[in-house]
Amino acid sequence: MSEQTTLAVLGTGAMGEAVVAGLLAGGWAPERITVTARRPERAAELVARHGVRTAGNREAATADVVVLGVKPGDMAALLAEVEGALPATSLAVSIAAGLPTAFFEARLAPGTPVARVMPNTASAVGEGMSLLCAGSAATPAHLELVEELLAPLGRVARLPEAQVDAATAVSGSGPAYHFLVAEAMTEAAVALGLPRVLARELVAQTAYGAAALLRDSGRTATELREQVTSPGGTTIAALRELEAAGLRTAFFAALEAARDRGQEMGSRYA
Ligand SMILES: NC(=O)C1=CN([C@@H]2O[C@H](COP(=O)(O)OP(=O)(O)OC[C@H]3O[C@@H](n4cnc5c(N)ncnc54)[C@H](O)[C@@H]3O)[C@@H](O)[C@H]2O)C=CC1
Ligand SMILES: O=C(O)[C@@H]1CCC=N1
Repeated sequence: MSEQTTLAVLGTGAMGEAVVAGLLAGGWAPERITVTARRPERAAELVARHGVRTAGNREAATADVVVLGVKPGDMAALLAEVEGALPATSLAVSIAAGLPTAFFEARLAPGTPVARVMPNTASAVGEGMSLLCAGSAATPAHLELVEELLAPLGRVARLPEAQVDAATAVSGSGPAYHFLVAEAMTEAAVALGLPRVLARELVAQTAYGAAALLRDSGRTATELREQVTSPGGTTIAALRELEAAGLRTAFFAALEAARDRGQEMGSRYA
């Protein structure tokens, strides 16, 4: 990737903006980034917040790297709109859940390289987890370019396309599970009589510390949990309740539902 490489995000919502924020924090010049939005007020907000350029979809589609950031159900209409405008030499990067690379290859100019990326919202603070797989026209050099592009957003894992829907259930949707747990812990702390502001701080810093241990200590989640759990102590009393409430089996069912929903979107919008 050269210093002149340009990038556009077509359909810059929550995830597209997280990608833009991550790139800017990683040193991308805002002039190299163009965003598009359906509503002019949204485009103006993005320009004001990030200093990036804005354009219509067809003009933006001429960038070297074109990130397709709309919802899966809006993707076919977007691709129809940019038909003929997105050069076959550009690299198309989809971040849409469920849609296979073949979906894009069927709608873009023949030979257009396609990468399928599944980021998550922590990309906005450089701590994202992105999944990456390639379409049939993408070369190893294209994949290296996408990895380079994604580096400021956090970590990247390459995987076969057949695993993307399952992995999306883990890392793409995953932040939401952690936020749900954080919400529940905060409410439970308030129920114990703690002030809400204190409860939020305790929950956030505890999550941050646990995540740092989990990622960086070299120990497994099981080892780390056991370290906290004194025999006959306070933690095991809480864990017993969570197990009785079916937390573990709820996760089996939840991830299966997310994986299945991705597959369903892939076939519904195909
Ligand atoms: N939100 C998340 O945590 C993640 C989302 N994704 C994927 O990212 C994509 C976007 O998701 P979100 O950002 O959450 O949705 P969003 O609704 O916040 O963003 C989509 C944006 O695209 C705009 N849009 C729709 N059609 C357009 C068009 N023709 N031209 C210009 N703009 C258009 C919408 O107005 C909206 O602002 C989805 O495909 C989703 O599967 C992927 C990973 C994580
Ligand atoms: O909920 C969704 O469909 C998107 C994909 C992964 C996270 N959010």
